Amino acid sequence: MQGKFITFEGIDGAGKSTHIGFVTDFLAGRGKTVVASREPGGTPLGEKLRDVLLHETMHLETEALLMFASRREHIAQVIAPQLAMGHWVLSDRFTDASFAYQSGGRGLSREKMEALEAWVHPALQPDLTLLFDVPLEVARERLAASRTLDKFEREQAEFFARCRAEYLRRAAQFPGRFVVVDSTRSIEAIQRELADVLERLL
Ligand SMILES: Nc1ncnc2c1ncn2[C@@H]1O[C@H](COP(=O)(O)OP(=O)(O)O)[C@@H](O)[C@H]1O
Ligand SMILES: Cc1cn([C@H]2C[C@H](O)[C@@H](COP(=O)(O)OP(=O)(O)O)O2)c(=O)[nH]c1=O
Repeated sequence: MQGKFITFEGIDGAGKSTHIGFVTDFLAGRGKTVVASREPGGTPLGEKLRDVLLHETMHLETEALLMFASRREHIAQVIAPQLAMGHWVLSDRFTDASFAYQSGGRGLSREKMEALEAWVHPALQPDLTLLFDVPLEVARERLAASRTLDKFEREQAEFFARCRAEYLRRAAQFPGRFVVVDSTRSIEAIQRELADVLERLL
């Protein structure tokens, strides 16, 4: 039996990484084999690309192409084979992040993004996308308190406003797979909602 593919999305500081561990444990407790991974990254080559993407300045289209190069490798090495084995795959970001950041944030046309998506994964979409949604100020405060910022995290507030708007537009476009999680609440309240959502997917 094919496993399920769950993606975690949201602007930086929204709380994605915080909840991946909870979802992993919840599903493992229900007897699933779970693989948690991330983009850009998730494979040895993808992690090298991540390092370049998070620290080097480059042309917008180079950035988009490298995101999809990392994704192509991730699908080939991890996502597709793990799903085929019946395992559940959790990814901290996937193609919705490219729409949010490279199209919404930086302005690459949606047509180009759709062409890359159709090339790299014509038949694969997440079974569930959890969009952790918070106002920018909340995300900024959480980030400032938690870590040294990378290239994306140092962007201006307007950049993240455009990313967030594109995420919400995608959620409205694909209501069947998106769940928008109000991430201003406590971690415990969010995890109670996540448990309900996951129960329905099992
Ligand atoms: N619901 C929440 N309430 C308060 N703090 C939170 C909440 N969710 C996450 N945080 C904190 O905010 C910071 C950023 O969270 P993180 O999960 O790393 O975000 P992301 O992976 O989306 O960038 C961390 O210090 C985390 O502990
Ligand atoms: C997958 C992906 C990520 N990104 C960006 C968003 C994030 O700022 C950055 C790294 O993502 P992330 O792993 O969420 O960073 P962190 O571990 O610091 O929370 O890459 C894109 O711009 N496009 C993409 O397609």
